[in-house]
Amino acid sequence: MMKSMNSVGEALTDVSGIGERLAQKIIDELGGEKELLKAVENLEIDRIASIEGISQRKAIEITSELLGNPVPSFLKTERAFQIYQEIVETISSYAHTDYARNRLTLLHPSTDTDAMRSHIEMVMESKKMVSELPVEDLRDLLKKIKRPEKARPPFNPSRAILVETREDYDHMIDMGLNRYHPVIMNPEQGELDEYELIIYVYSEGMIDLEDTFNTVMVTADSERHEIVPEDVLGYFRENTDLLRGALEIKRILGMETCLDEVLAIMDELGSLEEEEVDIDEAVNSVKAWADSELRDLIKDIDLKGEEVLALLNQGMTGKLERIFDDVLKKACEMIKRKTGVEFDPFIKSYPLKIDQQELERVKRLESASRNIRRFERRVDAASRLSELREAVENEIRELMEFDYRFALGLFAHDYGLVEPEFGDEIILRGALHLSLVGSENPQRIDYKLGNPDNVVLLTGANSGGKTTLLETLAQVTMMAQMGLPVCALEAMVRPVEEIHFISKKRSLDAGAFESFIRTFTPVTMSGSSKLILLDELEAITELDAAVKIIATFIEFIRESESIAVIVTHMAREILKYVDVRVDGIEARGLDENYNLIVDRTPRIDYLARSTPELIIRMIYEKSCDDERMVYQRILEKFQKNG
Ligand SMILES: Nc1ncnc2c1ncn2[C@@H]1O[C@H](COP(=O)(O)OP(=O)(O)OP(=O)(O)O)[C@@H](O)[C@H]1O
Repeated sequence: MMKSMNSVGEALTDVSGIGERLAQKIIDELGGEKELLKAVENLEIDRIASIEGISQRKAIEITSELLGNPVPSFLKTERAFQIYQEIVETISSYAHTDYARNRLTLLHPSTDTDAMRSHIEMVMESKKMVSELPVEDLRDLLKKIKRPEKARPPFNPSRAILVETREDYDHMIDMGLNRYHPVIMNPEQGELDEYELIIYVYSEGMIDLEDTFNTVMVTADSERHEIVPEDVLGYFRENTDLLRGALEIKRILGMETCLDEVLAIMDELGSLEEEEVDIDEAVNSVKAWADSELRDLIKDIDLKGEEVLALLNQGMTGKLERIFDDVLKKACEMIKRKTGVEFDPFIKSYPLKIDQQELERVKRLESASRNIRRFERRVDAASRLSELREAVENEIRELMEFDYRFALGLFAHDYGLVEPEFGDEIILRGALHLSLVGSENPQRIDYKLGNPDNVVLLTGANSGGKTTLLETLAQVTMMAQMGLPVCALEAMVRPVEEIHFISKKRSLDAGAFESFIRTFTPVTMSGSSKLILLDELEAITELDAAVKIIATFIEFIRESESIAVIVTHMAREILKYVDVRVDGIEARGLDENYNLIVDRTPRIDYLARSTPELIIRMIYEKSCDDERMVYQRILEKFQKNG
């Protein structure tokens, strides 16, 4: 539900980091509250993010807030947010329209299990749907789907809107019709003749237009497209390609549509557009034909003595008269055939003369009536099209919505996602990190935690896949809570209220230790349920101290509703302080290509060695001679110590 208008400013200030001044700036820059709400409804996140001081992330928060679906404070650390963003970016790459892309960026983890379930169901249906559709054809077509362009035809001064009263005049201005044609109230003598078409908007019929032949009459209560049909027609013309593409998609999907009707109206209008006939050219070419015909016929006349006398006395003899009449009759028929107009522009003489006045009169009359016919046809088409405009816009929107589901379906299909169950533990069978899907040798992982062990230490081989497993756990939990199926063969997810991922890659500059301890300590205490993923926390300070800190954190987390996985190479030391489950990923050696042989699925209740010597051996085998010496020395030391 959209927030009501007067609470827009207030709602904006609910977004963290946005004070009243910034809220006002956002409203002003977008052209008012109404425009802002429209941008939000159309998910124009980039437009909001283009405001100075508003990041993309903030724009997403603003959009979600104003849509009544605020971004929950769920992703608590930078790394958790990055993992979330990677998921969204992966799905977004499947979107073809800006709308779908933006809707995907609004997907957030939530704690509303019903909402998650129904969204997951929709994605699973979409996954099935895409397997039955001609995907490549649809992809090409969907790329061209966008919001229809608004078209504003240019000012056309060759037509005028004529009104009788000040009231009607104001009404035309209110409708903005003066942007298309001049609006005239008290025309001066002869002024109206200058226009090729007068659109006479009458209420009383006070103006006498008997002498003007270039006028169409429309009543004052007409709709705008009955006065200026170009507005509606321009819109449909501008978007013809879009509509043709949309129709093709609709046909593929077997969806009902009014687009074929729209396109038929436009094609019909195009086919009825009359070609401008060149009356001058028609008259001149017929004159040339008639002159040569007359010359040939007169040459052959055989005059008797008295006929010559009559010719001298009366001007023309009966025979000659007949020849002229015959040729001129044929000439007029030819002109009618060429121009569609019945008229005789010739003065009998040899060669024929053209009655210029008559020709001008006919030309003006003809062009006026053609303009009127064209106007009427356009109004007729515009009336039919304007009734369909809303339906067309809904259909385009519907296709953008379809693109959202299509993108999710393609994503679920390509990544082989499955519907997760929700429960009080995390149980994964055949889980895979998204970035490993399609890689050379991905190993699917089985893992289980949460009940009874809500805290475990994860130990094991360097490069064994511990960090990858933590990220997989984060991905699965986030995706399920975003209402997405997950990357596994089977999965149970325990919904949480917050995800904390402390990456070993975090910066450890001055003060980092203190600030980390201060911010992380409250996280370990009970309260909201969390998924806590810690990657080699021991790097925060000297090892001995780190062990004591980690052990204490574990004691507190164990008592809470949270689940924690802590990657560490110090498990043995930690166990001296606290009793906690330890799992291990073990490397069993190097294969013939000196790659690590490792079972990426952790062994439960198993403390695995880090086996850094295997990594050193691997590098030794794969490196060049100079450096080999160094690795050789290291390996010798390992061998000495056993
Ligand atoms: N399940 C898997 N299938 C295939 N490759 C994997 C899997 N898990 C991890 N890898 C690959 O193994 C390499 C090491 O993974 P990762 O960084 O997660 O190991 P790690 O145990 O955290 O290492 P370290 O302790 O040295 O930091 C990465 O290149 C990763 O892509």
